[in-house]
Formats: sequence, C-alpha cells, structure tokens
Amino acid sequence: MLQQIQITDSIYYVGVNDRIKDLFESLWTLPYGVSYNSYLIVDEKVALMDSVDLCYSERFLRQIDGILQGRPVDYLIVDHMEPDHSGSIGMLKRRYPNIRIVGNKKTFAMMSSYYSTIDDNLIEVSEGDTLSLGRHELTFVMAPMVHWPEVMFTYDKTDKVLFSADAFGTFGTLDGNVLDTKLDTKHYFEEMERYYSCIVGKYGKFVQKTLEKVKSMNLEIKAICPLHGPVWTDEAARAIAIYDKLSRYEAEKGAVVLYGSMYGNTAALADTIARGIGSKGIKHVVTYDVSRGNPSLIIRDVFKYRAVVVGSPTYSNGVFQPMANVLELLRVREIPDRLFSVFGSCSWAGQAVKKMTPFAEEMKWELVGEPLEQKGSPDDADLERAYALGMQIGDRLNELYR
Ligand SMILES: Cc1cc2nc3c(=O)[nH]c(=O)nc-3n(C[C@H](O)[C@H](O)[C@H](O)COP(=O)(O)O)c2cc1C
Repeated sequence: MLQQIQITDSIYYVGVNDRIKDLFESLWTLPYGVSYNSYLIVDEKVALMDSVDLCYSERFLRQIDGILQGRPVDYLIVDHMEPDHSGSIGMLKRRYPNIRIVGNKKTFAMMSSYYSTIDDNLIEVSEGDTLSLGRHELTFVMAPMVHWPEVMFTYDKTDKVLFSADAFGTFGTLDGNVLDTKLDTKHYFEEMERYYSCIVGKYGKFVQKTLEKVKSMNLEIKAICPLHGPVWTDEAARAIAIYDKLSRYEAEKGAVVLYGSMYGNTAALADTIARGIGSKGIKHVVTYDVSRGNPSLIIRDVFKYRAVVVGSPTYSNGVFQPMANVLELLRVREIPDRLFSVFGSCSWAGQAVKKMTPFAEEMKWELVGEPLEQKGSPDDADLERAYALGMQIGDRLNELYR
C-alpha cells in the first residue's frame, strides 16, 4: 500500500498541490504554486477537516480511500467555506451519502448560497462546543474574519493539534514533505508575509482578537495544521510571531517608493527621492514601477516598511491608472500608521499630486514633506527638491526608530 503522510498516529494529510493556477484569487502570482490542505482523523468515527479545490477532487478522494480502505467518512468539519477548501463538498457528499457536515451558523448560511443542494445531515456548532470521535475530542473555536466571517478553528485535545483554517497559511506547494521539520522552510516564511498581506491583511484586528482568545485558552499545541502550506510543529512559534507582527501592522525602518511613469520624468524623481532617503542611512528602500511591479510584493512591502512614497504623472486630469489601482489596493487594506509623501510630473495642468495628497488624511497617515510636482522634464532644481524630500523622509524614519 502507498505510504501515507501522517501528522500523528491517527491524523493523516490528504491535501493536494496546485502548480497550474497562476494567479491566486485571480490577483496574486504563485511562483511556487499553492497547496490546499485537508486532514483525516481516523478514530472510531472518521472526521475529515475541510476539503480541496474542485479541480483536485479526484486525487483528494483517492488519498482518502487509500487510507480508509472502504470505511466511510463520518464527519466533514468545515472550518472555512472559501471555494478552494469547500469545492469538493459535493463530491464528498456523493461518495459518502451519510456524511454529517459540521459547521457554525454562518457556515451553513454560506453553504446554502454556494451549494444549495447540500442541506441535510448538518450539525451546527457554536463557540466551545465539542465533538467526540472516540479517542479524539474536537473543540470548536470561532475565528470570525480571520479571512471570512464563518471561519472557525478546531482543536483536537487528544493529539494537541490546532486546525487553523487560513491562519498561519502560506503560498508554496508542499514538495516532498508536509511537516516543517522535514522541509526547508525559508521560502515558506517569505511567502507567508506575501500571503498574509494580500489575503488576510485587511483583517488585522480580527486576527489579533483570535490570537488573544487562543492564547487565553492556554491550549497545549503540538502542531498547527493550516489550510495552505506546511504543518507547523517546531516552527509554530515563528509562524505565530509573523502573524502577530503583521496583524499589529508593525512596520520596520524602511521606505517603499512607488511610481508610474510614461516618459521617465516621474521615474527620475523617484530614483532621486530614494537616494535622498538612502543618504540618511536607511538601508531598506524598495522602489517599484507600478506598471510592472508585482502588486502582491508591493502590498507585502507596504506592510513591512513605515514610509510609503507615491509618484504619478498627471494623466487626463487625474492619477495615472496603474498608480490609482495600487492606491486602491492599499486603501482597502486599511493599513494604519505609515508615513506618506507625494510627488509627480505634469505638462500643462497638474492634477495627480493634488488628487493623491488627501490619501494621507483618508488613511490617517502622516504626510512628510511638501508634495512635489514639476512640469516636463525635471531640471536640477527639481531634482534637488526631490533629494531634499527623500532626506526629510529619512530623517523622520531615523527619529521614529532611534
Ligand atoms: C495620455 C496623456 C495624458 C496626459 N494628460 C495630462 C493632463 O491632463 N495634464 C497635464 O498637465 N499633463 C498631462 N500629460 C502630460 C504628462 O503628465 C507629462 O508628460 C509628464 O511629465 C509625464 O511624466 P512621465 O515622464 O513620468 O510619464 C499627459 C500625457 C499623456 C501621454
């Protein structure tokens, strides 16, 4: 029989890798692919923890069959309804007609909207409810908005495993192994920052609430099983620390310089401002051309660094569209407490700088320096003003991170 991947004596990994999807949520690049994780607890009763994207149902069911050898799945625990995890519920229901589906009130409201035919054998649970599988006892912990409103965690008291839905998840397929102790975790941790910022980033307050709640429960946790990426055992504390830091929006000393440019004028200002910042000893200055830069890296870096500097040419009386798109991506994430500076270029009637400047107020960010706009190609005086703006940003960063 094919060797199965075990997390504990009676918990198996039955997830799948996706290297075909090129954009997660049709937005975020996947250079290392992504895994959809699911876990099987084999006891007197069998429980399956979430499912996988519909495209991978067949492979998923084969793995389950390989472990169960004809036994049915008794319970499907739905910690998260997003289609990359709930997509195979219909297949499971057809394969195991008596399967009982466990979720909370919000889970089932969503289930009826996504899969209207799945309406029987539902077990509704609330905060703190338990379910015994025989030896294993599962406790349900609500984690609303740790991505979606219906999200819950499931804690297995017996093996001390926390099934954490999308929390502590990361991009990247699971190649060769599943447990952190058996993987080179370096790129998973890098991808974790990008995953968190783009996927969960808007919901920092809710992540904090759930982290505090789980902490106050004093659970002994030997393994965290998220719905994407490695199972965290030895490195669980590091994964928790990253989620904690990012959900507090804690920024490092550094600047992200974002610009759009058709003919190089705004680009020249951007490089000059970046040098001004660097001249003050700021080592982390990351500059992106927003027409080409990967939006997920831009968002990740705005989560990471304190200063955000944006530059745009005036385009048809407004902000250059690629920059407007980036500002919108940042706006919806409601990242607090950043420094903000604005610059731009125009030819006859500048509008971009004027229209971008109120973004500071909207986000409650601190505006550093005078917004800078020049006409046509920047001359020496313009470049000197740009350099001085960069120095001002560097000075402010040095003040804040003494
Ligand atoms: C399609 C298009 C629309 C523009 N619209 C305006 C405008 O409404 N007002 C203005 O002052 N300049 C306008 N400009 C001029 C640019 O803002 C100006 O050339 C600027 O310096 C370009 O900066 P860049 O070299 O960074 O692309 C427009 C240019 C183009 C190509």
